[in-house]
Amino acid sequence: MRHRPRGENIIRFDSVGLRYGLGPEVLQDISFALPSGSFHFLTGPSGAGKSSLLRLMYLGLRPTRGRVVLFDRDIASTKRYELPALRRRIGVVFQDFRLLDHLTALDNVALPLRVRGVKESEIRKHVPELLSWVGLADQLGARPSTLSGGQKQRVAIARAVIGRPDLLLADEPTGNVDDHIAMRLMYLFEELNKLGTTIVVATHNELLVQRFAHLPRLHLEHGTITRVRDQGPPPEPAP
Ligand SMILES: Nc1ncnc2c1ncn2[C@@H]1O[C@H](COP(=O)(O)OP(=O)(O)OP(=O)(O)O)[C@@H](O)[C@H]1O
Repeated sequence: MRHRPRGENIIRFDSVGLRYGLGPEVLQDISFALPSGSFHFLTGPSGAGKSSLLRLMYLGLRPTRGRVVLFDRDIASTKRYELPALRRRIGVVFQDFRLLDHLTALDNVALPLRVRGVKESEIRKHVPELLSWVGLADQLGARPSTLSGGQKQRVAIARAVIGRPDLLLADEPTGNVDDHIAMRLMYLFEELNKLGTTIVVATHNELLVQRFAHLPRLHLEHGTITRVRDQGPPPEPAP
């Protein structure tokens, strides 16, 4: 984690296009920049290209045209061996969770910290704390195969945020949980954002977008950004 001064761009797309194999372009002429420390929703109907855009942002794919600049690095001229170091600065919540089945919930969440060489004493303190916060205090030793979809989703979120990444990309992170937990997870993202993490949350959930109407939004339709809505008024204080 090396948070940057707020306001500098953490990621920039210039006229980016993407096609899978020989298929049609699923993203066309995508241009935007996200300032460091910003928090955006990524919205749009099913099939509009939200997951594909996130894949480009976490370097899971290279664009077929245009330019992606991430952490001041032009991805086209970045060597393959340099990519893992950039990826380690990004937390990703995948739509299909991608938890490791042979590890417990606690060990899944601890993984990014262990890769970084964080002391076990720190891990034993912080990981249970975070898992309790997302409502999984009683599931620390559970394997993913024994958890519900919503519980797996929360483990995946905890794993993505535990290392306070520079950039957090979350694909439908509240798709499997009830309203109350969805709000709690959004508050967790807001706390992380206050600590400097730049966040993009892709969602279909219009209710969630309305409740957090103060957040700016990138809106995709048929592979093109049709609307960039700026920051709305600040939220009403909680009663
Ligand atoms: N691996 C792939 N190979 C070929 N085409 C793909 C692949 N992944 C996505 N697509 C196509 O790209 C387009 C955009 O899909 P994408 O999953 O990015 O949309 P989305 O907005 O995330 O949809 P949803 O909200 O349903 O997850 C769709 O037409 C889809 O069929």
